[in-house]
Amino acid sequence: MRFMLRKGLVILRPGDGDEAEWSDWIAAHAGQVFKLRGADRGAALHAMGNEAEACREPLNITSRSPGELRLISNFAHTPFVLDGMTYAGIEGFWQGLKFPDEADRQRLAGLYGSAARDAGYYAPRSEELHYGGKRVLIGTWDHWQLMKRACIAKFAQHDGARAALHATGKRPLVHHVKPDSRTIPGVIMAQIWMAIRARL
Ligand SMILES: Nc1c(N[C@@H]2O[C@H](COP(=O)(O)O)[C@@H](O)[C@H]2O)[nH]c(=O)[nH]c1=O
Repeated sequence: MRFMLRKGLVILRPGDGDEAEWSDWIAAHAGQVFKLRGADRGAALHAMGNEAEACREPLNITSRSPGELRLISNFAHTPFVLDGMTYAGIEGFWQGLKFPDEADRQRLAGLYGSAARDAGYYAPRSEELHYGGKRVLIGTWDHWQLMKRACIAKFAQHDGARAALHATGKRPLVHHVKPDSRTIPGVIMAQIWMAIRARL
């Protein structure tokens, strides 16, 4: 094995007869980030894991996220039961809250994704809602706690969504959608997912 030092760079090359060891090592460490430890008498480069995980690259969770990540988003079809009502997904729960009538909430409970979001546009404008006999001001911490309860139920009951959330490891989650919600800003939504992940 041979190496050269340059500014900001360590160059490694296989030596004669090292080819097999070299290609095994390269394959095992592809895409990894290394941390330099040591000083005058020698140093070592320690593998810190793959770049996205080691650098804690944020993951944007939306209905357009790739693969299984989409299951984390509120638009996903992830049936769950909360307080005796069966919901097709979080969005049907969230938009249903905007309707005072039980029949409307039930109707929205059967919807998910953009169909649920669009159905919410027809809700009467109001500063408050009622859930479980309690009055809740829209866009407040109490309102967000309803979202959190629904998400706790979803991730407890939907194996695929829970696995997808768990698989995000320690990476920060963000929820960047345009325009951002006034009732539950993306930063609050992302905090809810990360708080649930911390307890998995
Ligand atoms: N626009 C969008 C999402 N926005 C969702 O809309 C909800 C907030 O609605 P509102 O209370 O009407 O402001 C909340 O559940 C948020 O996640 N979600 C996604 O996965 N993908 C999207 O493209």
